[in-house]
Amino acid sequence: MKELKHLNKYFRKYWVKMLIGVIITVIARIFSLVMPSYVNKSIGLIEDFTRGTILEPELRELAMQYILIIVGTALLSGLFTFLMRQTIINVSRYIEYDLKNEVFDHYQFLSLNFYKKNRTGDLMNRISEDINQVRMYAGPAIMYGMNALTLFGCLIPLMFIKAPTLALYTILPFPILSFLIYKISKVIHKRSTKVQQFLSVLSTFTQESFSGVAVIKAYGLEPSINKELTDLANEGRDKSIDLAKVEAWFFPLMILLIGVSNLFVIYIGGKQYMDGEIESVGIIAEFILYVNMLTWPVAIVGWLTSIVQRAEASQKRINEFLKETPQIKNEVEEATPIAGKIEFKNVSFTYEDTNITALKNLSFKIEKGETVAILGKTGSGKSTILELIARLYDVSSGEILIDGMPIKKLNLFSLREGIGTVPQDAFLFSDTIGNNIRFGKNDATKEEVVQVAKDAVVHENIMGFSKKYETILGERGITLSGGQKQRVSIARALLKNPQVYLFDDCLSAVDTETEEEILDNLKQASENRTTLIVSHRVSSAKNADKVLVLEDGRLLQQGTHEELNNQEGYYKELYLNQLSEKEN
Ligand SMILES: Nc1ncnc2c1ncn2[C@@H]1O[C@H](COP(=O)(O)OP(=O)(O)OP(=O)(O)O)[C@@H](O)[C@H]1O
Repeated sequence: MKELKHLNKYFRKYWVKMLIGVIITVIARIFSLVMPSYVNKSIGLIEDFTRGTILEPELRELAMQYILIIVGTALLSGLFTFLMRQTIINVSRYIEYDLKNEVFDHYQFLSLNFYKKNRTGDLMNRISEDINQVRMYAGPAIMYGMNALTLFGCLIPLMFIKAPTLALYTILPFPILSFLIYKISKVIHKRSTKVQQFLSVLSTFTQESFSGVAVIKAYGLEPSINKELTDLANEGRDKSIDLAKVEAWFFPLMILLIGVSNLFVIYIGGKQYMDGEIESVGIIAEFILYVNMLTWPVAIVGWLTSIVQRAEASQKRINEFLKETPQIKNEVEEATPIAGKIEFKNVSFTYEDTNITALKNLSFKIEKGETVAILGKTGSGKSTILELIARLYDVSSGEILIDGMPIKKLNLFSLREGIGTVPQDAFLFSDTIGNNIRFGKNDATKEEVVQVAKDAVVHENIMGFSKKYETILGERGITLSGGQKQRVSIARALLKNPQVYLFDDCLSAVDTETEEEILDNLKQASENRTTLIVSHRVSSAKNADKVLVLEDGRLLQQGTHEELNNQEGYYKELYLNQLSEKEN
């Protein structure tokens, strides 16, 4: 129960509703206790009538009274049972909602490393399936637990007062029932965990096959993927059948034990009646009703234990993630808007998970408003520079200064607000094109959206779609071509109008003419804005104020296009190569 203590704050939050729920549960059960004794009394009435101790009018009047009491209390018990569900189950839904929000909010603040360490399927599972298990504890378990406690507390003493021997024989099979159900629940729990884990594997596999459907088709992998899925599905079927086999024991066992209890009641009760130890056969009917009332709560004791165990295990998994602290922390409360001057001082950076040192002792300065192109072979560390400026990671050694201030002394949100990033792999949400562009500025007007789309040279394409800016993009924007996606992503950054633009090889999928048009527009749109353009093409660097050439995480060359073109080296070679490619 240690892990479930996390929920106490929610129980405190909803304590009034919870208390009302508990009171209602007790009332509902007390009303349900009335009926069996009036069934007994009614049978007694008929016995009295057949013995001639009461007359027909009296019989009719009393029978009518008893019927009204039975119907009335049954209705009241039903009404309170309804209210009980309305209160306790509702509280569990509120707790589920709060917990999901808490976990989601926490996920949002965790650093990129966390997302790399944990698979999306696992993140999804903890926020959905695990929270659902916890909800079973916060709602149904408490409700049925209270129900059972109230019944045991009221009914068992009542049975012993009415007919002690009969009561003893009636409840004798119950501990056995409870124990067996507990044992079965444990096996069910074990097997259903296996089924759950397996479902995770299966859904990750299917999700990846759908996302990668283009690659699968291109490589003609459909038959082998089908075979893999069939094998997985067969394994899943076997696991589910294993589970169904134990689950199948649950109800027959219950019915068997109810049957045994009923037999005891009839046999012992009948014997006692014949021996004159009990006055009326009505008591036998009353006890049979008690047996039926007690069966479910008794069975539930075993079931509840397994629900609590499952909830504890699930809450443990949730707590593991809640205990994760973001590696990148905001250490400054007040807002610190940035102007755009950037300096790297002997910066080295190693990715924790791969241990790759992407930047080695790197130093350079970029003045506010400058446009800087970063070139270099693939894997030389270009994107890493941009990630460090946006503080997606913190440097391993050295220092990054923004406007002369160490980056950690800036408010993280102000820093990111001042930056417009266009990543290498543009991500678009399943929403309209307009809303995708508006992502960084929700309140932007239609005109502003159109203007940035024009600057990013994607307006014409958008107008070509039948629903124009209202065109919905599929998952990951698959209805757009690579170049269109990149340009929508550029428009999104332009709309934000930040102090610093970080363009990460985001023109790689457009032809050189469009690239030039976009670069011209960017020049105007990003006037007085610091702009870093990572690229493999010299064309992106030609008009930059400065070019940085990287090799294996180190600065190889630095200067303007003209300066670097007059030196022998990587840049000049690249320029000549690309020039001859263009001429060809
Ligand atoms: N998120 C990451 N986790 C671990 N290692 C990484 C990560 N991103 C990059 N690396 C490694 O760091 C090195 C530098 O990568 P980076 O993406 O900065 O290079 P790049 O110059 O931008 O390459 P490209 O031109 O191919 O985009 C590479 O060796 C890469 O494998």
